Amino acid sequence: MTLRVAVIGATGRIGSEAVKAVRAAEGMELVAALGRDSELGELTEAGAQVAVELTHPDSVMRNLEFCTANGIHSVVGTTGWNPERLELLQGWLKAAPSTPTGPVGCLIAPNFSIGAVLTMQFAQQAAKYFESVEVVELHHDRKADAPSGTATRTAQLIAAARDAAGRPRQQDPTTHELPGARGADVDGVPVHAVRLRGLLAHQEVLFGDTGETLTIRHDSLHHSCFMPGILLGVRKVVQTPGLTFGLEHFLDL
Ligand SMILES: NC(=O)C1=CN([C@@H]2O[C@H](COP(=O)(O)OP(=O)(O)OC[C@H]3O[C@@H](n4cnc5c(N)ncnc54)[C@H](OP(=O)(O)O)[C@@H]3O)[C@@H](O)[C@H]2O)C=CC1
Ligand SMILES: O=C(O)C1=N[C@H](C(=O)O)C[C@H](O)C1
Repeated sequence: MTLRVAVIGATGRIGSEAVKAVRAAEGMELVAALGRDSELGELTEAGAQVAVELTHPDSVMRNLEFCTANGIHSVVGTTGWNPERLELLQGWLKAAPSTPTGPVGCLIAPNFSIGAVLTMQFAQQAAKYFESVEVVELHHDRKADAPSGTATRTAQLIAAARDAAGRPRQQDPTTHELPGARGADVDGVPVHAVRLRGLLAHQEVLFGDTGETLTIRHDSLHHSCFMPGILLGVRKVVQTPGLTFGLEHFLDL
């Protein structure tokens, strides 16, 4: 069966790449490509089954409310997620009408690239062995949110792994600082955000303990690295009811 796919945010950096990827993908047809001035009604008029949402934290909720209410599955790369937003989305998904392939599914992927997903997995694995851990994310100079969705998720996963291992939160001896110098505190893990023209998306997870450090680094060098993850998400989401948070759930890791 050919999947009827729409891209919301089609003129953006990742959205324009997604348009090309969906057009070229076997078993998919690009039926709509929405920009900022498009009407969401184009999705239903085009008979979209799956919407790939790649816009902005300010517009993602409105777009997802429309998709779920109209029985359209979604694959979401847009960032800016917090518990309140996720709860709202869960409510919409529960109330959503069923689709010909079953209940509506939504995948939110903080990062679609395999290297970034593996970075998160490796960081979780290392978390319980090191006293200190900090995350540094580096992005292009047009990014709206900080810290990045990937860095936030990485820090949350590290903190959960440390908690599960019974490791206490790390101590910070800083008593004198300029605000922000120690980064954002995500569940006890400091996260630092760099914005620099010329970069795309990069992350280092730094672990330290007596006499050694471990650095896990990932670099996204082109938006094409996110496309296999998006296409996998489109194929899997139609068979996966409700909310899935993280591409790792669709991978055989
Ligand atoms: N999960 C992942 O792997 C990845 C996630 N991202 C995330 O995707 C999002 C987009 O990133 P990026 O492409 O760099 O950003 P861009 O600003 O390049 O693209 C966003 C696009 O969405 C458009 N837009 C904004 N609001 C709406 C709306 N309501 N309806 C339709 N289109 C809209 C913008 O239009 P206009 O230009 O007119 O403002 C723009 O074309 C960010 O949240 C980013 O963090 C990015 C890369 C990978
Ligand atoms: O804005 C970006 O570019 C990216 N956003 C996502 C994030 O916030 O983690 C994914 C990737 O880092 C690129």
